[in-house]
Amino acid sequence: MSIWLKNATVFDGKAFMEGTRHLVVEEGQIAHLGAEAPEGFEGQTLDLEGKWLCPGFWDLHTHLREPGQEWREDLTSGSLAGAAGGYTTLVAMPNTDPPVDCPSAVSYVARKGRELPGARVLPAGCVSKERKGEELAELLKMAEEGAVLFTDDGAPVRSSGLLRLALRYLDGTGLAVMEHSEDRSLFGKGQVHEGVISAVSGLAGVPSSCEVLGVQRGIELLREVGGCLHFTHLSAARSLELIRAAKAEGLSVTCDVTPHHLTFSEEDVMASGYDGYFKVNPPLRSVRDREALWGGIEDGTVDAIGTDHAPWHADEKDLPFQEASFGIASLECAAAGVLDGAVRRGVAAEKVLAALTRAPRCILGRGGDDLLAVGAEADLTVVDPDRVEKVNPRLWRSKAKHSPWSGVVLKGWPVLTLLGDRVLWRASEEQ
Ligand SMILES: NC(=O)N[C@@H](CC(=O)O)C(=O)O
Ligand SMILES: [Zn+2]
Repeated sequence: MSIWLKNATVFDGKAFMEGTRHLVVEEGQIAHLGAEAPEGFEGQTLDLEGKWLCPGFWDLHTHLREPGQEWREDLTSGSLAGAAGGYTTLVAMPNTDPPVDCPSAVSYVARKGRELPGARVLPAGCVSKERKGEELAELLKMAEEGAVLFTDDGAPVRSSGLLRLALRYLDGTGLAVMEHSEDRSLFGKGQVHEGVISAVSGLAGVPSSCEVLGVQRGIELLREVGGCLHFTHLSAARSLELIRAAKAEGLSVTCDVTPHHLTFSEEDVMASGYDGYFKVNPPLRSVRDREALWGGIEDGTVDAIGTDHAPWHADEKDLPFQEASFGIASLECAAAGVLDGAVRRGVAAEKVLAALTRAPRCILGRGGDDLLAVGAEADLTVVDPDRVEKVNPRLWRSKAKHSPWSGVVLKGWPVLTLLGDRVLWRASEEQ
């Protein structure tokens, strides 16, 4: 396939380039990027006037539920959903059934992940066998089979000793441990943020300290033994203060936040009438926490945006709040949700785009400079900043047809994803 993308405003992973550019993809690689049109081009052309041409969006945190829970999602449906959400690459969480905690399970996801119809899928492996936090999984053998990071997500690494061991073991490999930060004893039977909402509703609250203590624990261990530690789906203002200080100290720590924590708060959960689709771990917190996450994106404390797309069957969500499962499905509107939120707040689009493109690659040790260099693999996402569309989960490729964004009108949508020599997905003209 040869394709000429004309007149695009190019975001190179860090900033917008001045003026417009022409980019040519040939045989899966970037063959030309310049202000001048390519000479003697033969093939398909696409005019991207007014659109942003970016390195492909990568999601560090996607639950694809395969193997074992394919009624919720599978690698194929998740891959198609990812491509339609603007993503070319998804990191699949290992809290499946069985969990991805051994080389053969990693190899299953890695092999299938290369041959999917939409976004490619890279496997994450568990830190501990069966995610029990007792025995270290075979991390390096899993890495040989394609595991790109390690996490017991769904839960923190239960034992501090084991987290310390994993960090120490991986020190020098460039492979990160991804922590779902949570002090289990403070989670208890929690349902919502401990704050206004728990007071008003009487539902059990999950205090911010539940997350913050996990961040403290991780930072302390990192300081002692080295390694790379990535905190995922941070939700509390205080967690970011700790990350900010740890970065200033020079520790190898990174973090991501989710589109739902950037968009919603406890107030939206109350306004929804305690709709189970707003139930998630960590819970949607206060407006102050939410705005602090945006502050983190602006000042670079937050590295990446990870969706934590957590698909569940309607029967597991369409329930009284206390009985609904924890998790929000968002892959197909996540990037749009964040782009829209940035415009509303006057946050520079570059900050959001960098968190969707360059940061995830850096965290995985997959480069971050010259993402659009001639000769590089074509891995591209096109955004139409003016496209306005209402979120309609019933039309999603994901098996989860529900979301707290249902019916919300967003401005700024991915419209094309391209990987190697394939256009993975292109938005329809009508909106
Ligand atoms: N975030 C959630 O509420 N749920 C996730 C697990 C997780 O990411 O911790 C899931 O697997 O459903
Ligand atoms: Zn988690």
